[in-house]
Amino acid sequence: MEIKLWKVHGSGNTFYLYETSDEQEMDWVQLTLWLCDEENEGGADGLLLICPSSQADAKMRVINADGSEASMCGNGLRCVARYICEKLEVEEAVIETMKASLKVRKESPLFEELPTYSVEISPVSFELSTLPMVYKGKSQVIHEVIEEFSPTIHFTAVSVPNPHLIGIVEEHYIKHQSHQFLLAHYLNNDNEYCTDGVNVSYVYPMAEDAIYVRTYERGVGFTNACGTAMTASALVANLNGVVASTEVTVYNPGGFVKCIVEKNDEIYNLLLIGNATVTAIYTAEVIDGTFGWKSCERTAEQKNYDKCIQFVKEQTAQFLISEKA
Ligand SMILES: N[C@@H](CCC[C@H](N)C(=O)O)C(=O)O
Repeated sequence: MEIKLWKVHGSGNTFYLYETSDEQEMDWVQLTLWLCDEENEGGADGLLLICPSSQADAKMRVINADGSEASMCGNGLRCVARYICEKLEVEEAVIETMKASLKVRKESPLFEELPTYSVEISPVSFELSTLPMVYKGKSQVIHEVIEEFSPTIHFTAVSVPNPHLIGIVEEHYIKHQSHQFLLAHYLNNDNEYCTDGVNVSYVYPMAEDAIYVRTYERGVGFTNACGTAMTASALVANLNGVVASTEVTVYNPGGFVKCIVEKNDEIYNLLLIGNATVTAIYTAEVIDGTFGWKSCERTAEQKNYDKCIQFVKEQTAQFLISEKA
């Protein structure tokens, strides 16, 4: 059997995207492990499955690189939004995800001609039980020092609805990633705080309306960017007064996005706006549960995206250049 896959990215968070009419068609975990192996065409951070939906235009499932399934994926949803909007020839659609059906929309380019989409990020909860996270019998952790994690960093735990632990940090923790790596690695293995693991982001305030975010993703490790993490970080930065604006530019190692953070009647309305880039169309062959490539057609889109990367490098050079340099 032959299958067609798109290789896509949002802010350099890279996925294979596959549409199936039958959710039981094959073993998705085995397919994901094969696709995400770095030795295989550079790998990817996960698989985005597009399945039929009885309540929306399509359903998105997200399989992390290690085979675990995530409830949401912001960067991936933008790529799914593009796929569905182009297929249905519409500018807006609704995509079912594990915990909510979310609105998506084509937007004008955020940078030069980059195909750009906005996606709703919901539901949002600060209740530790929703991550789940356990800490000293508390129900929430909002802008708090957790001595066991760091004597100085203030952390906030939030689900959107996948779990995030967000630390507001000084420049040193962005220049050097070892503290974040050790903490995230610990929290994504057997531990007493986050039994299902957690996405760990370090946020560096850049301006009244801009932050830099680096994320260690559950089920993957450090990625160029994590859409839900950037949106959750914009919310946390806004709530803690780290940024003054409700429209936040979020720079990351793979690009930048805009996040809109609003609250109406005690409900948070979060919007993530950014690129949805298709880098290649692949055909793979599946025979008795084993996989092999048949063909790959690269698009010209990455060339344009490289200009965006250059722009981000210029914006972040000041604090990203190593102290030793
Ligand atoms: N990169 C994604 C999030 C993917 C899921 C995450 N690793 C998890 O397990 O929660 C995004 O863009 O949101």
